[in-house]
Amino acid sequence: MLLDSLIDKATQLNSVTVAVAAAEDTDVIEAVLDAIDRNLANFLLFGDKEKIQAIIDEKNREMASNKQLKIVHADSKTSAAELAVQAVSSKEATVLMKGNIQTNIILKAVLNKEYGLRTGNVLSHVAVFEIPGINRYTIVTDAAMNIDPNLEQKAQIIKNAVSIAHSIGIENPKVAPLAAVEVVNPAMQATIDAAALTMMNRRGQISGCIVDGPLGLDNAVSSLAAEHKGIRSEVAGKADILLVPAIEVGNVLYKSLIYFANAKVGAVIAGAAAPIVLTSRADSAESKLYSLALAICSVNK
Ligand SMILES: CCCC(=O)SCCNC(=O)CCNC(=O)[C@H](O)C(C)(C)COP(=O)(O)OP(=O)(O)OC[C@H]1O[C@@H](n2cnc3c(N)ncnc32)[C@H](O)[C@@H]1OP(=O)(O)O
Repeated sequence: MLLDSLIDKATQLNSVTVAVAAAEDTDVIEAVLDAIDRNLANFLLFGDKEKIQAIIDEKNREMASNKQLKIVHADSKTSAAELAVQAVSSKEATVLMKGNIQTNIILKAVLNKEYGLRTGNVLSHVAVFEIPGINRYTIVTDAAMNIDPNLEQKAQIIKNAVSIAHSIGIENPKVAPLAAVEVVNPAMQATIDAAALTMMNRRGQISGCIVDGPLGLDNAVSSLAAEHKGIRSEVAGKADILLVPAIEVGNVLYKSLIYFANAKVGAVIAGAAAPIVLTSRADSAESKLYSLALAICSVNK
């Protein structure tokens, strides 16, 4: 219900234009048509025009009006990524969306120095989960962009996630920098960074949230586990944002939540000149729609 309410919220906000890179994918088109039906957005679809049109026809749907949906042919996926990014940097579109394309290809276009969407900040992936049995959002960052972030990058990754949390109504999110243990171990860089991030938050270098770590995943999300270990923390057991130490941890956590826990997700890249809808190609049409809603909320915040 949490992510459905995000769609309701986005429906009440200003409609945006979304540029989709490599739109030739059934789930992408389903999410696009659903978003049009709900008046969430208009779309510029870049990619293989014949394939895109065939998928729309297959869905037995009337072609949406020209204003709502336009297809622009691109000879390759790389070219589709470049054209979609250029549409956003030239302000023809307000949101970029990853279609049937590898993550690193679209991100390279996003980071292009001439036409990309750089801002001087670190760009990072923010995934907002609705997990069965947990009646609040759980945000995981960064599962998809920053491979092995250093302390400075982790601080910026937290700031990006906090900004997304604010845009969906979490006013003072609790941030848990995760590690394998909840004490500082000089042999584990993640614990040292977590302690430094906690102090950066206390000294006002990271604001708008409460950071406390290192925390193990169990102590971060379960009060019982935290109590059992005698951890006294404002974040333990109640974390809204889980900062992972490296991409593999985040990516496996992201996919575990979906495949083992039946969680639903919406995800974007934050910190760029425009929000970027970035889900796994295997993620459902529903998750692509949630991601669009999340991007629209973050544009209108
Ligand atoms: C969770 C669901 C979805 C998935 O499963 S996604 C699958 C996993 N994800 C991936 O495969 C993508 C992982 N990341 C990457 O491949 C790379 O880091 C990425 C983003 C493509 C960048 O690669 P390269 O272009 O080789 O980057 P590079 O390190 O040589 O840097 C080139 C210039 O870009 C800049 N850059 C790289 N990452 C950045 C960031 N996060 N924020 C801001 N700027 C960034 C970097 O500083 C460099 O700038 P400059 O040229 O020195 O001015």
